[in-house]
Formats: sequence, structure tokens, C-alpha cells
Amino acid sequence: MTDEADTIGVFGAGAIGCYVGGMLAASGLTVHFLGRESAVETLQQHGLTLTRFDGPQAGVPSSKLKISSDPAVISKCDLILFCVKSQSTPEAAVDLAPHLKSSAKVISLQNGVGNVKALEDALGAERVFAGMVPFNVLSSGEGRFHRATAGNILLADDPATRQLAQFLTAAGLTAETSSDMDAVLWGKLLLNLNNALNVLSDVPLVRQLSDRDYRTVLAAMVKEALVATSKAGIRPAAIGRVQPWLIPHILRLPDWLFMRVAQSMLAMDDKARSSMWDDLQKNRQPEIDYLNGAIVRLAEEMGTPAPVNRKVIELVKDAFGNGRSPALSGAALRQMAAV
Ligand SMILES: NC(=O)C1=CN([C@@H]2O[C@H](COP(=O)(O)OP(=O)(O)OC[C@H]3O[C@@H](n4cnc5c(N)ncnc54)[C@H](OP(=O)(O)O)[C@@H]3O)[C@@H](O)[C@H]2O)C=CC1
Ligand SMILES: CC(C)(CO)C(=O)C(=O)O
Repeated sequence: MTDEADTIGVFGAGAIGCYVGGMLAASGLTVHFLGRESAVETLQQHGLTLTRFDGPQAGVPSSKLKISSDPAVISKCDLILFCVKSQSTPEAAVDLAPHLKSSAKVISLQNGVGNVKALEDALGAERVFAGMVPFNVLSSGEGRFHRATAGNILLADDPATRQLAQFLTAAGLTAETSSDMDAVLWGKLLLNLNNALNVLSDVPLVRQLSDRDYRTVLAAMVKEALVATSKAGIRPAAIGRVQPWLIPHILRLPDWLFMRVAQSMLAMDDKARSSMWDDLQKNRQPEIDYLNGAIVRLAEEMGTPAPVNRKVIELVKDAFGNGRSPALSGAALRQMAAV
């Protein structure tokens, strides 16, 4: 493969784009970042500092960082990591389309189950691939991005994505391909139902997961999702060690037993939050309609119940409307969600 063919683009210089693209750049690959003006200014000043809870620090000095707010930078790239929030996908795809090389491949690293289809419709199905990032990345300003949880990146299986998986693994991010990314994205969606609870609790994920009242609300949301997906013939894949059908049962265990059984779920540092919590801190719009909203829509289609997801959506929208978390205790949330 020539140097030219190794060129990577990152569309959306936020938490995931900067962390994943930054690790690739730190490993010596050519990576072009496309970001908003404000992100470009910050990163041109500070470069990238990439930390992780379970491994060494990496970084890219500003002098070596290729970043622009002009989508034309993407015309140099062969593999484009698409890293915007779900609500930005249609507009970003319009910005991206005129600058894509005819041979370029676009890999969505987004949460949610609708982004790949939206990108396929806008850019052509043959060039779009699903990806799934299991870990949390927090941005703390001045080009600092911290990976706070663990897991392997999964990519749809194709020669181009196999090459990307090798680049990612060589850069210190384990990545594999999967032949059933639909199942993977639905499996990830089950975990992302917790993003909304993190907005409502305003506590780190590890503290939230250690509280049985919060877990009971999450268990109810996951159960609604499992009933709707089962009726729709969708089989979410296991992300990590726990099979999806077991998740609600494990979440409802008493604290002492949960701590023993769910050690892999709790393998994170105490900074880990959800990307939706991060959105609230930074006055951005939440992805709620694409996460819990996708479950409510499927449940409506299937005629299955989803009152807890509906209530949580309402509370999250109120929180974003007020610009702050209600910081609900697990017990208060449980009462409000009638679980
Ligand atoms: N953060 C995390 O821990 C994880 C996130 N994910 C998923 O990854 C995806 C990205 O999330 P995350 O990195 O947190 O999001 P961020 O909001 O941190 O990053 C996205 C960036 O893309 C920018 N952007 C959006 N549209 C455009 C455009 N047309 N041109 C240039 N820049 C644009 C956004 O700017 P602006 O805000 O101004 O629109 C923002 O700076 C989401 O689907 C998320 O759910 C998956 C796993 C973990
Ligand atoms: C890693 C995880 C599951 C953390 O909640 C996430 O996907 C997010 O924050 O969006």
C-alpha cells in the first residue's frame, strides 16, 4: 500500500474523532482532521494530549497536526472516520459528499442504529461501513482527551476496514471486524440507554452503576428494548462479556452481588461519564432521539411498552431545556419513572 493510500480523514474533531484519529496520527499515519473553527483554533494552539485509564499517554504536537475547518481536506483521504453526533449526520454528509475521492471509504464510529443508512443514502452504500467504539472518551479542553473505559473497536468486515483495524491495533487501540454490525449496533444501543441516566444523575458512571436504584431504572429501559427488538426479529449482539438477555437480571442484583458478578462492567476510572452528559456540560444538543428515541419508535411500531424510556426522554429534554442536570438520586428517578 502506498503512503497516499494510507491517508486517513476524521470528519468531526470532537471526543471520538480526536481520540481515535489522534492515536492513529501519533502512530505515524497521515491523518487530516476536519473540525469546527473553535476546535481548529484550540488544537492548533495545544495539539492533542491523549490519556487513558489503563495505558500510556500519547500525543500529537500542534506542529504535526493537520487540522482544518474546510471540508476540502477530505479530498486527500482514503479512509474517513465519520465522528459527528447522530443529529449532525445529514448536514455533515452534505458537507462531505462533494469532497470524497471516488475510491474513499467512510466508516461511521457513531452510536445509534440509523447513521449508516443515512450515510448510505447520502454517499452511496458501497462506500459506507459501520463501526462501533465501546469506550468512553472525555474532552477536558486544551486538546486533552481521556479514554475512561475499555473495549475493542468493531468494524464491518471489508478489505478496507481490515486495513483500518490493523492501523488501529498498531496504534494501541484493539480493533476487530464483525460480519454482523447491525447486531453490534443494536447491542451497543442497549448500553447507550444509560447515557441518558448519566445526564439525570450527574454522577460518574461507576458511582451510578454501583447504585441499585439507578440500575433498576436502566434494567427497565433495557428490558423494554429487548421486548421490542425481539418482536422485530432483531438480535442485539453482546458487547463485552454479558449476553443482552442477561443484562436486566444482572442490573437488578443487590449491590454486593452486582459488584462481584459485573466486574467487567465496572472496569473504568472514576472520571467516566457518558457522551450525553458531556453534551449537557458543553451546551450541545443530546442524541436522545437517536438512542432511547429509537427504542420508543421501535416499540410503537411493534406495539410493545416503553414507558420508562419515554419518561427518561422527557426528563432529559427538560434537563437540556434548563441547561443543567436535575441531579436526581436513584430513588427519586425510580419513583419518577414508576419502576
Ligand atoms: N464521547 C464518547 O465517549 C463516545 C461517543 N460515541 C459516539 O461517537 C459520535 C461522536 O461523539 P463525540 O465525539 O462524543 O461528539 P463530539 O460532539 O465531541 O464531536 C463531534 C464534533 O463534530 C463537529 N461537527 C458536527 N458537524 C460538523 C460539520 N458539518 N463540520 C465540521 N465539524 C462538525 C461537532 O461540532 P458541533 O458540536 O459544533 O456540531 C463536534 O465538535 C456520537 O455518535 C457518539 O454517540 C461513541 C462512543 C463513545
Ligand atoms: C462508552 C459509552 C457507552 C459510555 O456511556 C458511550 O458510548 C457514550 O458515552 O456515548
